[in-house]
Amino acid sequence: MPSPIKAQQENYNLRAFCAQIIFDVLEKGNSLSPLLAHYSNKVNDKDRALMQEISFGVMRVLPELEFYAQKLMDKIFTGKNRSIHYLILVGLYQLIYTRIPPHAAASETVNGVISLKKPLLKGVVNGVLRSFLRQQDELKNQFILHGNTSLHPSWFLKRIQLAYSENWPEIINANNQRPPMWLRVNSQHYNAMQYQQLLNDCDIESTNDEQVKSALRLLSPLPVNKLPQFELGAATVQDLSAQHAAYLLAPQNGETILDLCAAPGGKTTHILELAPQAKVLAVDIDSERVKRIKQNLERLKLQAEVKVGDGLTPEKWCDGQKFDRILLDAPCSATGVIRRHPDIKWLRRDSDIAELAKLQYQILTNIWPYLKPNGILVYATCSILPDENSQQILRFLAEHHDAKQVEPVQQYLPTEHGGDGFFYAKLQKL
Ligand SMILES: C[S@@+](CC[C@H](N)C(=O)[O-])C[C@H]1O[C@@H](n2cnc3c(N)ncnc32)[C@H](O)[C@@H]1O
Repeated sequence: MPSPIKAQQENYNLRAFCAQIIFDVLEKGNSLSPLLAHYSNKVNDKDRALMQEISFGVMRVLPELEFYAQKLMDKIFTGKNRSIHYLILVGLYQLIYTRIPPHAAASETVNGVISLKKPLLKGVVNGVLRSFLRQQDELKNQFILHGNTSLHPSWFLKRIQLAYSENWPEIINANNQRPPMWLRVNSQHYNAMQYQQLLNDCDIESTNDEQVKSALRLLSPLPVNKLPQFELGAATVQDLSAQHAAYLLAPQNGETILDLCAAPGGKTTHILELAPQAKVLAVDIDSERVKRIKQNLERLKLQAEVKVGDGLTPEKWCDGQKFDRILLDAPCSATGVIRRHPDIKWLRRDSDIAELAKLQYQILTNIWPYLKPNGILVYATCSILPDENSQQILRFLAEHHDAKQVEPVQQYLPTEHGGDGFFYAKLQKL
């Protein structure tokens, strides 16, 4: 007999939750990851993984699912029935992209109308999903002929075709894949080879990277509590390209270092793993996310000063100090991490890019006076758009004669089994 708590917890319809999550992203403009974290507490472990798979998946292939819905329905649900439209997309996704037997996927989805309080629409949802099953070959061919296979918004396509006239199809392809899971091995505990051995002992397969010596890629992603010695701080989940930041900054013990826009602390903790005796100040504007910097420092048993602060107004939190090194991981369009956050494709607008570029440039300009002479500043974004990256650095160098570029800028692009899209520039104060 299940316990009353378990019975209560299991008294939900997972597909209805997914439809609600997708509604909240697409109709209310909320980000997917925090929504999933919120709904995670309402479901059991097995359903949590499926909820992620469906919600991320629908975001990844949204235009394809919308195409089929348009073909199969006389009139798309709007207004009060809009959540049922997303329930239909959830059903279609399962039929195309999961191994759930079609009859189970369809009937579970149809039952979702009850949880969404639209019982009268049960027949319509059932009809659309059954019609899809009958006509799927023809519909899939139509979708390919329709040419809408990039699964990206047109403003984004235009921008990357302009910036990467040759390799933009590879970027699109990488964005449409499920993201690989990369680990950063804590050099205070093990080198990558030693930790790989620990993973092997637990039957977890991984590969290393030629360039980034701390990085290991897991062949199949898995929950962190399955990783050996995770709670003891032996490893951290961090993308390959993100791991370049701390190496490029090259922190030294005894130095005063500012990590600006630091939450949740992925790079703060890497800086301290490389230089545990550095005096690090980690600052972020978002007080909720700042809590996560503290949690990450605690798990890895590292020490830093952590503050809530706005990069635009350093005079309010800097206490007059100057830094030997500054990492500015600027807020950006996140167009380099679309495969990890496919909702970005539908939440971002073309007009956001100019606004973000303005904010980035202003933060960079305002923090520059707080770098000591000869000090190093690393400017980083997880964007692949030149407006936020190389163009910012060109303008900054033209307008700041006490700044010099130390090495060529690096623009990493997302690749199928490799890292995310990231940009780095290393500047020195004269
Ligand atoms: C790309 S994330 C940082 C990731 C982090 N460096 C890491 O490695 O874990 C960008 C961060 O910038 C913060 N942010 C946005 N605007 C800011 C501002 N004006 N001042 C300070 N932080 C800001 C956001 O809250 C967000 O946490």
